[in-house]
Amino acid sequence: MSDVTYLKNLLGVHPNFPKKGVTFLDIFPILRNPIAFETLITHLIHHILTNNEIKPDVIVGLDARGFLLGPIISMRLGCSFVPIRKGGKLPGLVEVVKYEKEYGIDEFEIQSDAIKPGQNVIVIDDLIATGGSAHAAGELIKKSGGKTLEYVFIVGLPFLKGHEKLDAKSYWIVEAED
Ligand SMILES: O=P(O)(O)OC[C@H]1O[C@H](OP(=O)(O)OP(=O)(O)O)[C@H](O)[C@@H]1O
Ligand SMILES: Nc1ncnc2[nH]cnc12
Repeated sequence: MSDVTYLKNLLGVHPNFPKKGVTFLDIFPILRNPIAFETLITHLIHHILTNNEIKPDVIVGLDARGFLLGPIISMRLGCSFVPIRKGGKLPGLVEVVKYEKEYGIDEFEIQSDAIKPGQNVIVIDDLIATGGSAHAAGELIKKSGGKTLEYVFIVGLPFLKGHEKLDAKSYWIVEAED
């Protein structure tokens, strides 16, 4: 069985969560299984190293599930991990962006000195739906002077066309159907 089929079969599928009309795709069953988690991380590292000519300086993880993937990937690649958090949770000087996602409005922040001008960044998150979160992350990276090389996800919902909003290429392992 391919990595993609193996990981896809483990995703939790929850119709009408957190609200009617949204089918929530849950990555936690993958993380519960150490073989599956290892397969996931190895797949993502292999993808990043074979599809980007430049090695990233920074892995940016999005609050909250991007935090479960980003630090492991950054340690394996030998680069920095930087979190983008929901509003009001990061100390010190921050850059702020408001954004709209699949089920509501939110605010993202990054610490102003976390990315140095000219650094190459890869964004990691569990899932792209409308692309609102990833687009907002891209805006914060730009404000910080960084350059986004790629947006990387476990799950993509390409029928929502979220990837078309982004300022760099994107990749997801598993594609969800409409
Ligand atoms: O492409 P979008 O429409 O922006 O949706 C995708 C985002 O939504 C989810 O996070 P959520 O904001 O629900 O936060 P959580 O990780 O704290 O649950 C998911 O983890 C992505 O970050
Ligand atoms: N359908 C979905 N499943 C899991 N997380 C999400 N975040 C936004 N849309 C989602």
